[in-house]
Amino acid sequence: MTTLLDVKDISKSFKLKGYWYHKQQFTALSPISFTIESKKTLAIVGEAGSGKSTLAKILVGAETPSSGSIYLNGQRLKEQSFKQRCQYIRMIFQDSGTTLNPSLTVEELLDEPLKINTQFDEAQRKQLIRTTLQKVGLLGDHMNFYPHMFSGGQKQRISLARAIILQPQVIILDEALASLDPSLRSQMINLLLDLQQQMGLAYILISHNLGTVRHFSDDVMVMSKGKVVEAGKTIDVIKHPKHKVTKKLMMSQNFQLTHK
Ligand SMILES: Nc1ncnc2c1ncn2[C@@H]1O[C@H](COP(=O)(O)OP(=O)(O)OP(=O)(O)O)[C@@H](O)[C@H]1O
Repeated sequence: MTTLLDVKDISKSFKLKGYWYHKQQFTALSPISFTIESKKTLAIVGEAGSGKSTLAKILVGAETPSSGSIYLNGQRLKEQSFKQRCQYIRMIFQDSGTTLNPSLTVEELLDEPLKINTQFDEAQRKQLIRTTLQKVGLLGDHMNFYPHMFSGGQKQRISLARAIILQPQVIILDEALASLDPSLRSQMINLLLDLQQQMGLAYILISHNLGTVRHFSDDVMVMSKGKVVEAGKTIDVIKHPKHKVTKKLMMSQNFQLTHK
């Protein structure tokens, strides 16, 4: 297997407001490096404020890193290349479904990225919207519906359709499954795993739920205060956690007791 995404020494410091003579910096991310192959899922777990979302925003190009570089298929991604990068690396949030513009039909919602990023004519775009909706378990005719006509789980599928319509290579799921009830969550995980095989996708799963991490991810990175404190195969880290932060996360979810 070859490396799809190669993240090298990415760091981020924020300038804190203050007078010039005592301006301070806050390090949200210390240099972090990792790689992901296609068809693999890397989970990122950690306490609140450990830097997970900052890392995700840097990966999609919404935040500029203070140092480091990102390579996709060996090509270095330019900084602040949000438009170019969003074709290859897409993100789905916890509340993506609720942030769908209520005044647009599903067709209009899915057409936006196609109009911006492709040269397809109207008929080609319509056909692609139809097949993409079917890929995520919705009907082609759903393109004429408005977001309020769907349930929470279906809205999350529309967000997924919008994420995959440009044939990306990496999808970042930032707590994207958190608001779904357990049965919808497992349906969504199965759908994501099918799409991963079909499309060769790599996922970065940011999740507080270790059950989801265990079912879904191949590798895991545990973060604390902007640093990776433990990383490895998910099964090994969960069976034999070494760092106190990992142990604390597991104990807070009664994980050791039920999943020895
Ligand atoms: N624009 C900003 N300016 C200053 N500090 C910031 C900014 N964005 C994030 N931070 C700080 O960086 C740290 C990491 O934040 P981040 O949102 O990445 O954490 P997280 O692990 O995603 O947390 P959560 O699980 O609560 O979403 C936090 O202490 C946060 O307050």
